[in-house]
Amino acid sequence: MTANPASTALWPAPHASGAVDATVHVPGSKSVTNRALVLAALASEPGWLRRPLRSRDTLLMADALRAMGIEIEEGVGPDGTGEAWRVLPTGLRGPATVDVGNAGTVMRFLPPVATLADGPVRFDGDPRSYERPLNGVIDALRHLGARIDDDGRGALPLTVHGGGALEGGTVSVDASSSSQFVSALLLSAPRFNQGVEVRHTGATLPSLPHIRMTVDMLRAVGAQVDSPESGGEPNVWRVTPGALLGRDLTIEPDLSNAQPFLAAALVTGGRVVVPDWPARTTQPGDRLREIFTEMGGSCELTEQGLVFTGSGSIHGIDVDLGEVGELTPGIAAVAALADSPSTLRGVAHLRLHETDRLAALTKEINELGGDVTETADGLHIRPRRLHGGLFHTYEDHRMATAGAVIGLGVEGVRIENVATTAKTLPDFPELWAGMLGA
Ligand SMILES: O=C(O)C1=C[C@@H](OP(=O)(O)O)[C@@H](O)[C@H](O)C1
Ligand SMILES: C=C(OP(=O)(O)O)C(=O)O
Repeated sequence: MTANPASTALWPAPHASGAVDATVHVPGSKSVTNRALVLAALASEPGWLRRPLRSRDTLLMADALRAMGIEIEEGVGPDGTGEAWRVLPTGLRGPATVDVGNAGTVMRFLPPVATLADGPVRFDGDPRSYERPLNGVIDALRHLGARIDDDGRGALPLTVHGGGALEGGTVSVDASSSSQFVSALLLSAPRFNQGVEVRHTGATLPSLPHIRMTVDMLRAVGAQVDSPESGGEPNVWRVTPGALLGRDLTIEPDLSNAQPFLAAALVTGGRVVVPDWPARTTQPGDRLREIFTEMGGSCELTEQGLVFTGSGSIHGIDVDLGEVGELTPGIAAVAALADSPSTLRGVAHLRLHETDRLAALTKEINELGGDVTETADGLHIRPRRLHGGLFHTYEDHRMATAGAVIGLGVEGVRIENVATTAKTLPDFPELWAGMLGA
């Protein structure tokens, strides 16, 4: 958790003068876009992504696949409406160089893809990417037949020496530090000679909905997958080798990025509508309907989308966020403004996200006068009267949006490097101003 000295730009977080009443069109899901790109690149025929998220993480994914020979044309869709990317798969090529930035999806999902390239693929990224766990993917790929050079830490930077194919087979992985280890191995597995059987061995497994998202999206492109939910053994997933279909897929809005806007309704006692909220989804952000209702709001899925209304009161919550860890910063922000304490549990692995999110939230909320303590696996938040001040973001998009939520209720909050929201939501300041009617 190091502050960014180079980024001195401060964004005065708007203070809400009244209840918000807005419709917010939230851009596409990072997690769905990056899975769709990988699956389309591995398919045996061209495919379309409609309404993809255009953000740092997804552009890094597209550029990385292009570096390995995949053509991705950015344009409008087959019916002439809306942004759509056409993906033209081909034999994967090396040598290539991949910049992962600080995108967990890129650094974990692509080394398995690179084993299928016909030459070396070098992976590098932001300084923080060197600290994020990758050992589960590296060790598993070596076990499945890959040759990988790293510096022995089980992390970036590294080179995957693609041999044009990977044997595959059965592998055990401790994915307690990131569900993305499991997703990474499953996504490329239809192209491994023997497919894969992944057995998770760790004591805990975070972000299960994201693994379900991987399984659902694999099945949607024709892969055969056995999973614990479909009657298989707990913590075991099997993917059969086979060709993948090119699909025409419309990307759902990013429900985790809807969070700050729903939080705005909660904090100001207002109303926010998010169009195109899916009736059924594996996105973890869907849990917000339940969590933010318990914290004082109410919601309804209508023809217009999700209508979320704040009551004017915010209640504390005691909740296990292990399945939906990426929602923690936004929930912590709301909890800091609540009328009773909160306990957020099950999220020890957040210490290895974009930054150490538990330390960052504790420090930044406390510097505004809050009373937050870290626990072994989460946060205790005792609401206090907060004051304005500088809110550091540590190159973490969700720290920036969490600070903006606090700023709605507390005058004089200034957010350092709001541009870091570009990781998944480049238009955040404009969307925020639009919601506030500015
Ligand atoms: O697979 C995915 O798209 C993601 C999985 C989760 O990662 P972890 O399991 O590492 O928390 C989540 O936090 C991240 O934002 C996106
Ligand atoms: C943890 C996150 O991202 P990543 O995909 O980089 O792991 C996140 O978006 O909250």
